[in-house]
Amino acid sequence: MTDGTRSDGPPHTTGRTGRDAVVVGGGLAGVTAALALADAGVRVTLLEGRPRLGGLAFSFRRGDLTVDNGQHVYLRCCTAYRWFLDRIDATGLAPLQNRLDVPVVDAGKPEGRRLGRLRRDALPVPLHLGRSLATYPHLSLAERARVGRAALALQGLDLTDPALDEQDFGSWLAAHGQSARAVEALWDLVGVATLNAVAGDSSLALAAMVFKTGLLSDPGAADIGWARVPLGELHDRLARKALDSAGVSVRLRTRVTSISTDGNGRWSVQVPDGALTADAVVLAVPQRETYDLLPPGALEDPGQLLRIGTAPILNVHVVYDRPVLDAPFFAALGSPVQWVFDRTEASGLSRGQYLALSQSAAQDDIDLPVAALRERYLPELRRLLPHTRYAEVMDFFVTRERTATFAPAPGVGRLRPGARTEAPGLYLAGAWTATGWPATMESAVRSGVSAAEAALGALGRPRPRHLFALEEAA
Ligand SMILES: Cc1cc2nc3c(=O)[nH]c(=O)nc-3n(C[C@H](O)[C@H](O)[C@H](O)COP(=O)(O)OP(=O)(O)OC[C@H]3O[C@@H](n4cnc5c(N)ncnc54)[C@H](O)[C@@H]3O)c2cc1C
Repeated sequence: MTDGTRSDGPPHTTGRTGRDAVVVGGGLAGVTAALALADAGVRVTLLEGRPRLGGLAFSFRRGDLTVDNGQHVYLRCCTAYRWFLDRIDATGLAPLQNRLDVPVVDAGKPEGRRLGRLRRDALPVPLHLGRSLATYPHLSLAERARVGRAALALQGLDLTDPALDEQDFGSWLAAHGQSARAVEALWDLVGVATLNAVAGDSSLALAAMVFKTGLLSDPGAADIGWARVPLGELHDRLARKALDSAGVSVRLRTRVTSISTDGNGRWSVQVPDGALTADAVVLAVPQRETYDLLPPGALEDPGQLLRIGTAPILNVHVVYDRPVLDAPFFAALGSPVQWVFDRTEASGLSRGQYLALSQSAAQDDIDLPVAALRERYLPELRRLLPHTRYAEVMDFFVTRERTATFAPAPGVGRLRPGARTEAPGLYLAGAWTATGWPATMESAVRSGVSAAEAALGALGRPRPRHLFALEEAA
């Protein structure tokens, strides 16, 4: 074995510190941890099983199109992910709206009266949403007043109270006077997309965190950002470039099969063609893979990881021969369609329009054959977008992510481990770890920062000055 590198290859020559780390998993959590460690002068090797970085947020080619596996958005309050974009020099490629503005189309209403908007004004919280709520046409006057009262009650919840995680958000909303319509037209409209579960299946702690942070913290907190280029451009190409400049050795197509410690503070990471040794290991892989790789004694009850459920997201991709939507995105009501995004420019399509339907909490759809999904969704698009009635469908395909996120069910909070383990030198990262956030890019980046900070403390390295500051941002 060599010092901190492959046992079958030349050792690293940087020798900046004599301290080395291996990060397992090249999703956003692993890339973040690797960058943070390298920025602190640690010699880092990042191992990723797939031929690309980016984990669950990636792109692939389909003929002339570059397709994202799933539409990803973030909010202005996602300060860690925004730091990450900045760190990989990608901020300009995934800009935020100037001001929250979500067109909401209700397919159940007659044409001409279907469009509502959720937007904010330049007023302090909670007045910034007052006008939008007061004029939101998809709720009755009484429902709008009750939404306002529930929002104030949410504002009063103490997110540090562990009891919140034992309750479900749906029951809390019902107890606070929210009608089924208010849940559908407002709470689930936002909640399903951010939590990947309907209110009745969501932990009150996670839901309260999302709504308090996104809608009730800062007037601009819920302004929406999304990549105007394929996700792979950010999370693979630019991430790779940043890692290279930071001196991280990245090895793709390298699946870790086991990790072990010699008991004297050195770790050995087994890959198909040899082993690497290191002072610190960050496991930034999903919970089931973490369970498989954890050495004995690393967590008090590793079985808890297997009790964290997962939830699917389906994306339905439709290419029309002509423009059918005159907006970057909209959300739908009264239809199985949830959120629709215009992907034309980002995908490189030269003629017509490419729409991606992002369907969260897609348990009912995720295993349906493509033909059945086509039967289900094309007529719905004809109901929602009149111009599609005259357009020809040039391409129709779907991307299925069966384990897109952890299920944000009540009780999940106590199953999520923090960055530190019982094994000195071994750290955990991943959107599913205990960040307080639902499974998002923000959670992934925060977890990577936490794991790197814990490792740097143990390695006796100062945290890099420009690293995202978790506490200050909370
Ligand atoms: C369709 C879809 C839509 C989404 N929409 C949004 C959204 O709009 N906004 C948002 O914020 N989030 C969204 N998410 C969630 C977001 O993508 C994830 O939370 C985040 O990318 C998770 O990053 P991660 O690094 O924690 O894990 P992952 O991305 O799962 O990365 C783990 C990596 O570890 C690698 N790995 C696993 N085992 C091994 C091994 N043994 N050896 C080496 N490598 C290994 C995997 O190949 C993978 O690359 C969405 C997810 C999906 C799937």
